[in-house]
Amino acid sequence: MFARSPPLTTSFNPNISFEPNSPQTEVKMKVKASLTSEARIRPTPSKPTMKLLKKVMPSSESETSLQGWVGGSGVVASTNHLQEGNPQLAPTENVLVTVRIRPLNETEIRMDTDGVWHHSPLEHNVLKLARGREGTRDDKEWVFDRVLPPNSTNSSAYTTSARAHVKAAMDGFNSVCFAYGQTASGKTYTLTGSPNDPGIIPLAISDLFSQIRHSPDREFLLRASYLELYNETILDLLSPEPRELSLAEGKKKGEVVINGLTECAVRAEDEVRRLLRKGEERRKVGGTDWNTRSSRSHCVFRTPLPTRTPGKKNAGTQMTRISTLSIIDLAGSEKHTSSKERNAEGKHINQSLLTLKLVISKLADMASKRTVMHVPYRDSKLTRLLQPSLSGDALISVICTISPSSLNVAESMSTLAFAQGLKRVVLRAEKKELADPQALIQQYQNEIAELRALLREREGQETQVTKAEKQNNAALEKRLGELRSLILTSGNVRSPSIEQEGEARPLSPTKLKYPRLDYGRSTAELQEDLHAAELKVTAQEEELHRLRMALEARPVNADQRIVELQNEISQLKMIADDYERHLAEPSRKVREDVEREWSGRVEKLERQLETKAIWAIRLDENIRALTEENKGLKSRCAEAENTVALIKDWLFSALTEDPSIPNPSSPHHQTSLDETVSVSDFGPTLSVQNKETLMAGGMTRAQFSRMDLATLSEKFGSLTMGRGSRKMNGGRMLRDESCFGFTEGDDDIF
Ligand SMILES: Nc1ncnc2c1ncn2[C@@H]1O[C@H](COP(=O)(O)OP(=O)(O)OP(=O)(O)O)[C@@H](O)[C@H]1O
Repeated sequence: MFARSPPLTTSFNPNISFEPNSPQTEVKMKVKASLTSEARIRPTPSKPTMKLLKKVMPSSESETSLQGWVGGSGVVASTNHLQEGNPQLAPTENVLVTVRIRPLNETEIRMDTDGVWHHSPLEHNVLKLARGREGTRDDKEWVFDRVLPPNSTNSSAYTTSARAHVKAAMDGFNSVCFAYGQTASGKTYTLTGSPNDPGIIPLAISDLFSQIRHSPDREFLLRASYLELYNETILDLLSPEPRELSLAEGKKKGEVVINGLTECAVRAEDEVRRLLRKGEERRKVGGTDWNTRSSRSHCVFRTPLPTRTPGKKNAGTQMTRISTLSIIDLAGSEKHTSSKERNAEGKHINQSLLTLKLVISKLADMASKRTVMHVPYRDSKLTRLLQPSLSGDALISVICTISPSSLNVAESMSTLAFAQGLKRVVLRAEKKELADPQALIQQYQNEIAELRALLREREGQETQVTKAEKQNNAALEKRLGELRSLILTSGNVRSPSIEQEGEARPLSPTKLKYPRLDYGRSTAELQEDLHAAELKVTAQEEELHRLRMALEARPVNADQRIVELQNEISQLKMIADDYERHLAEPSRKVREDVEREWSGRVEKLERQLETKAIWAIRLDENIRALTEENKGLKSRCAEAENTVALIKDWLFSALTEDPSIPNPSSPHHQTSLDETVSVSDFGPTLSVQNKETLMAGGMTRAQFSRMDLATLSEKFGSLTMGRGSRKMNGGRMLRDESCFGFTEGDDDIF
């Protein structure tokens, strides 16, 4: 059990006051130059501290039997993934908003309801209704920083939504992570988790200690507090007796102090887990119509994290970073339930959540309109508690959980609307590092130095040491050891792996048979141990089963293995054949498509080919006809030439033998030259030679005209070869190519 130590005030140093101290932080609002004058008078951010009126010291004896996280199940929250990257947040930030959809639960599956939300893995920050009616509000795309689908793990929720804030808290920024959503939507599951899937709180604690282990140049002082807000009453979950706490105005404007809150110093992860378990046992839960273990209160887990780098001073005083990490599990908004008590609780829950919504909406309006408005922080204890953070003094991350079911669409929409309002709030958190002699870590260091000096001084004294002085020295040393263990460094923080190694060390048979019994442990703790042991047994049984299966699956002998491999090969062949068949299928289809497309063109081409063949036949006919005609012409030509020769002969003999025709060589002939026949008188069909011969004969026009041309005609037939003589064949010739049926551009089809 976690034991509480006596108050810090010791008899050795009465000058040091151990009055509960609140870290003296100086918070300045950064006002952008572009802001209006109204915006410049933005309310001064409050000091984020919660005053400790009652200090609880950590156990002087560190418990040696360390359990794993969540019920000591041995499942230690893995921090391996936490080493990846180095998350950083800018000092001026918007609220980081993550939406997580939980899986359908049994009731929803039984009622056959569908998951209504659509989230594409490609757009990891967009969410919309799968069947939203177009043009309506249902069709809206909701955009956040990240949307986590139903199969997401708590580890991814932590990495997405809280890790950067834990790191920022270590670096001196107040950081707040809270879960908001309808009842039974998975807030507690996300923050607390299960043995196999630790939630954000255990992962944050692991991460805190992991970061301390990796910060060799810094010292830390970790404390933890746990409170719940139930029916507008604040209850301390870590005080020995249930105790109601009150809120008070701090010294600075906006500062809120929780009077009497227990803060326990912690030195190891398992100490924090034990405190959390203790708080969870006390937390008000109850069965409702929707959740068998519904949180009936808002719960706040806080770890103030003063840290310093030894030697980093300002005006001679050591600098200390003072910040707080708060993780808040809000009760879920809910409808009227069948239980009277639950209804009374529900009224308070809904009232405080309504005020939170109102506050967020005002802050969002103030950010967008750059003006100052009244923010109703005081209308509920929840908003008063959150006032220092919401008014801009902290970096905030909110994880909004929704149900996937169609039964809860309206509530989910309301959660998403709240989440969007949060995105509009502007934060201006500042790193809190100051030279504060009153910082608790500084006080501890001072006390360590004084105790060391005192012990050295006593060692140097050679006087005889009395029994009382010996006892006093032992107390001094014990106190020194205690204080040293509270200042956490990379050197003195235990690593979970070392703890596990310790657990793995073989125990002696006696120890195994009779494990150490701790009668001081609560029933709940013992039940958790039992549950963890059962889980271990189940895991080992599963492992055994797996190994057996693997053993059975091993090849019995080489021959059998060969047969198996042959079977495998033939199966693979069948698959390959099948595959080829399937491959052939698409090519057949492609061929059919191509054939369909080309068949029309092929038909057209065939028609054109037919026409061309007809044309070729006609051409042949033409050629034959022309050749015939040519032959006829040639024979007629020869005939005509014969006729001309006959005429020539006849004319010559007629002219030379008839005495009435004058001889051209006689002198009479010379006298009648103007009556001589001209060449043109003989018409075109007589050759020039024959015409000249005729003229040479000296025949006069008068003589020639007297000739009996009729007789001539009768004797030699017609000498005329008219122009129309070609018509006979020309009429039959095919000259017009259009009769082939071709048109311009048809050439390309070949
Ligand atoms: N992501 C998840 N994966 C598996 N189970 C989940 C998940 N989220 C929630 N559940 C289961 O749904 C049930 C309700 O979850 P939980 O108690 O965390 O809801 P809640 O929002 O905290 O409800 P309430 O406001 O009433 O306290 C629990 O049985 C829890 O185990």
